[in-house]
Amino acid sequence: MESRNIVLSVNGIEVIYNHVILVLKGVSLQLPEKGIVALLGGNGAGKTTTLRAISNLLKGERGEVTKGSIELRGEQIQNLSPADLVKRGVVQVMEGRHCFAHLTIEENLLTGSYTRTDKGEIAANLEKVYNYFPRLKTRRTSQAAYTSGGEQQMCAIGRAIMSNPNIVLLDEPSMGLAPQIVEEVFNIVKDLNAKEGTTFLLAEQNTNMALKYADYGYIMESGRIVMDGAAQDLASNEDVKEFYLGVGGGERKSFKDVKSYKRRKRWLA
Ligand SMILES: Nc1ncnc2c1ncn2[C@@H]1O[C@H](COP(=O)(O)OP(=O)(O)OP(=O)(O)O)[C@@H](O)[C@H]1O
Repeated sequence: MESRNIVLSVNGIEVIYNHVILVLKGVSLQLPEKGIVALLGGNGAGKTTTLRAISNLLKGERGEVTKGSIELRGEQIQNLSPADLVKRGVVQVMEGRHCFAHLTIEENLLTGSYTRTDKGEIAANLEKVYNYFPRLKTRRTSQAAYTSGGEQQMCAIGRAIMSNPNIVLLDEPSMGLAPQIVEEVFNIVKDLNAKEGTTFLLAEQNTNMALKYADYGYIMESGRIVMDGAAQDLASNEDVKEFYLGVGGGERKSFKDVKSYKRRKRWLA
């Protein structure tokens, strides 16, 4: 990882669901200040669990961090509530968009400002969100239920931005969206990152797209990080190309089956 200031550090966490199901087996990752970091991996690799561990949303799922630590600017945060984390500027946008279907886009956005009371500030925040998401402005009075998947994803991110976060944990923003809409959403993420300095941790199955926008990436498999590196390096890495970008051939049941990954592991052993 580069030498930029590290704002969030996950140190060897283990997560167990229902007291018995070991899902994360010692995951470590770091978020540099103002970075866009991609957390990649297939279905069930443990991406969502990692985000839930950071934003302390595991309890509702009967999960707990049983080993390791999570530090936000040097402060241990495992025992803080999700609301405390929002106050410290950490918000999660959950997979599946989760807008309130019967509320309008604007009402949905306003639910994101619940930590603030200053009306002027809330109005300014709303304007800021509309600036980044002009589509939401034109749909502000529509019920979320009647907006498109892309608009709902934008609404979910916009609502998170309403709390003025400095770290946004974004769970599979591309899910179920057409490629062109995914590009639109990712461009806005990039824009927020560049202009507001917001740090993003982006859990994605869409490796290709995520590496195009992130500056660093971690690849997860079966509850472990199997590889990490600068986004450009990962995108051009032969193993990643073979397994995740569908280039090359052969039977690829798992990233661990990729030949040079095994070879490197032997060297390291
Ligand atoms: N509440 C839960 N109780 C028990 N097991 C769970 C729970 N949530 C997730 N798991 C299991 O943990 C593993 C990791 O799931 P997780 O959702 O973190 O993966 P993911 O990488 O985000 O995958 P996806 O892209 O499908 O969301 C899976 O095997 C899943 O079945």
